[in-house]
Amino acid sequence: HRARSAAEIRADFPILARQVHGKPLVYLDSTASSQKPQSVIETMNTYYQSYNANVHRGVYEISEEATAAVERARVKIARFIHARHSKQVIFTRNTTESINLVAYSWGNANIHSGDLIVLTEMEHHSNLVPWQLLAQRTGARLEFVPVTEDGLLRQDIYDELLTYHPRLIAFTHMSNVLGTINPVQEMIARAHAVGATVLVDGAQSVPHLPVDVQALDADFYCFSGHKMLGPTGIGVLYGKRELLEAMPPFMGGGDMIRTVKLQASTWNDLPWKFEAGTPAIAEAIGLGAAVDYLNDLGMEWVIEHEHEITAYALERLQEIPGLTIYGPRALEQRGGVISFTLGDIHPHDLASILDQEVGVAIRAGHHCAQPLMERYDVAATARASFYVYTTTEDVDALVQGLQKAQQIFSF
Ligand SMILES: Cc1ncc(COP(=O)(O)O)c(CN[C@@H](CS)C(=O)O)c1O
Repeated sequence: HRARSAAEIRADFPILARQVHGKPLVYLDSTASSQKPQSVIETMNTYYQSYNANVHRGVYEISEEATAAVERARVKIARFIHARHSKQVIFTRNTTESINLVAYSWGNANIHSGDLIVLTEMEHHSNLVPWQLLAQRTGARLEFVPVTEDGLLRQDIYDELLTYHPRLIAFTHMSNVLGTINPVQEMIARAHAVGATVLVDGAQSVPHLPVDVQALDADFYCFSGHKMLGPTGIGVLYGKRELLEAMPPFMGGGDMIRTVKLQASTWNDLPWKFEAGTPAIAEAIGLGAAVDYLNDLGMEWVIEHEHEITAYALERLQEIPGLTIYGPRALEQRGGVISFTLGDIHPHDLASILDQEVGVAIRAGHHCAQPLMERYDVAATARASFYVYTTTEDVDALVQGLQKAQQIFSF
């Protein structure tokens, strides 16, 4: 991996050169969606300019080039998460669709009335609502692992819930609100010891941490391209081969079939059984370019850089009187996401002032984790999040903006 300075990396992201309200853009909302390097943008343009064609069907050069490019991207992604085979990488639209695919295809066939599904209090709505719908469809029941005051899962209660032999356990690898990195490998081992199947929501971990799905022994692992320097409209479901082979298709249509008769059809092999219709071709190829970019930096560098920025941010934010930070203090238990409140200033007002006064873009709201807001008894939080292009100067601008907000509201 090439050691590159922050200035060198930032030069790769055209949007970071723009201004907002006459000030340089300070983008601190990568947890919502990351910015895109020029190499990803150019890769997608080149597809449209040079070999735009549908895949799997055309027996002509540019269609074969497009098909090969999509399958090369799939192999890159499989290697990036250390999947045994690229057939275990199913392209979806995003993390949400990946989780819904499992809830419908695996869930409908394997979850029955009275079965227990275990989730956690820190889940994103995308890893909560699909399981609520499954429980309503099947008569299964949901139980939740609570979160401690400092943003960690109650492992003692997780162990207690395991004694009830849940059929399915689903939890996030890293919280999009608290930054908490859960001990996924050991939680999966304990789940497997009682015969549970485990889905991991990797939307915030694959972009920021080295992930090895075989070492974790995850049964299903889900993530989105747009959070990891790739385009929107492309996500991934990773699954153990035997599970994916046994699952019925999620959507019916072209490409996912082998033979079609009027009354019945047979299915294509993995991964195409789960990829009905024309795929997001440019987006899959773009995600492959995003993986190239991350591999060039190295994920160990990525998480180390984010820990440096997070440590600096935690230190600077704690200088601000009246500011409350949610989530673990220990760096090794968290990633580059900091949720906070500042006195009784509504997070939406904070975000507006930061945008207008210092060009800083943060997220304010419930972050699609309303049960977690309820657990901390807050209506909303402000949230700053970091990525490969974030610098300590970005954090300084955030602190300056928060101090400005305090002045404005201290009238
Ligand atoms: C842990 C976690 N799990 C699932 C999702 C959904 O990702 P999609 O690409 O939208 O399907 C997200 C996306 N969270 C964004 C949008 S709410 C955030 O600002 O926090 C996530 O963080």
